[in-house]
Amino acid sequence: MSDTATTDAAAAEITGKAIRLDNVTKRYPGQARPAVDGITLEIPAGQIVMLVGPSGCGKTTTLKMINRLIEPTEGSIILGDEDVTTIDGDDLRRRIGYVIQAGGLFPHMTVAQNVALVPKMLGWSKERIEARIDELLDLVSLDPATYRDRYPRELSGGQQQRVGVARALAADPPVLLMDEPFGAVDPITRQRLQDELIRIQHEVRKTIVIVTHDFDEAVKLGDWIVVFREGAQIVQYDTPERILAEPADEFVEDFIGSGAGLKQLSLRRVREVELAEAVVVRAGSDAKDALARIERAGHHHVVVTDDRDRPVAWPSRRELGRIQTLPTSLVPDTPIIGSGATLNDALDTMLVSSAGAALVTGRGGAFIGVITVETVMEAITAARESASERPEGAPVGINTGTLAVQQPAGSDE
Ligand SMILES: Nc1ncnc2c1ncn2[C@@H]1O[C@H](COP(=O)(O)OP(=O)(O)OP(=O)(O)O)[C@@H](O)[C@H]1O
Repeated sequence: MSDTATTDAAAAEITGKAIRLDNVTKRYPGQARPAVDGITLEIPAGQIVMLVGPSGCGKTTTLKMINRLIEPTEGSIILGDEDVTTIDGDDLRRRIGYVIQAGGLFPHMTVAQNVALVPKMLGWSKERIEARIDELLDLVSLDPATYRDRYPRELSGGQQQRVGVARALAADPPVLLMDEPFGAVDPITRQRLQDELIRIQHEVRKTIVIVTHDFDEAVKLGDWIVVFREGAQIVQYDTPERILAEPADEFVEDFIGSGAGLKQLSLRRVREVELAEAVVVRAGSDAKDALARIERAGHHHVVVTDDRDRPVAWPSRRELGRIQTLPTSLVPDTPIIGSGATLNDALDTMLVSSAGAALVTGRGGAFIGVITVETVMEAITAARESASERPEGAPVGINTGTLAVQQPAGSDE
């Protein structure tokens, strides 16, 4: 995951607006049961809400009712404090960015033309549009000079998806709707695009609603996750931490799949836990001196760093006894992990190290402390404990329709 993802969390201003679905129902003609059954759902401004659930449960229908690509049969949609249920649908869609699988780009238009679509419709000046195209391509990590004039067929799947995101953000809409946005790319590109979205969201702070089949993606991206069953019945609407620690019922448990503990680890980062101190010595210095220092400190290992404070080795007392001079270049298999990595990655790194711990690096790869297996275990316990209470002011998600057979978790009523 990108290192920048969790920095400056509070820095950017929220530009998203809250969305509220109020008692919304969708009945398709000829269908006995409603596809969406009396849903009331609050989507907080500036946050990412993931819609998950089995195929056909009504995720896409719920999403598309927000920009009225699908008209609700009953109920209303409130954007900010405006009821948008009856305004012109095309108008509404210009105010809501929409990203679909594979980007949904127009094949006969260049990247620039695709991105410029909505600003053009809104009558922006040529200069403003041109500047915006460059700004957005930069934002999604595509060099404007290289990509502006390319056609979608000249781009990889991941690049097309990036342009899709740039296009959706073009007119700076408060809301972004994404339908399986990363469904059509390979797993590595998918991971990269997810990281990119997290980074972009830290800059733009939109309200983003994403439909996904992939529960791990929901955990990674979501501030909140809605777990649906058929008829868009909300089974649980909670933070990823809470869904993993306190699944509402067996249905949610099945959905989470195996390894809930490991998934919890992927929610926390190395920089968020307390690191242990270490004795640090310079590369190339005397091994016996280093041994004496760690013996005095009661430590069993010494961290050897280069002249830029980057760790190169982590010898034990026994290893120090066998050498004269400390290594000067990186010793293979030294367990090193960046502070932006997840605890899951840290654990992976530790498991291959005989020390059951890893050296943590910060800016410029400089050594900042040691993470141990115990710290990781404590972090899991703490996360479980803090997830046992539903956070105050959590958004509401309930169904009041005819299919509602049980009191959903998270209901206020
Ligand atoms: N245009 C339509 N006409 C009739 N029925 C429809 C229409 N679109 C969807 N449905 C039905 O409504 C229900 C919900 O569909 P929807 O596409 O919202 O589910 P989904 O959760 O997004 O599914 P998937 O994950 O497979 O995309 C399904 O039973 C589907 O068959």
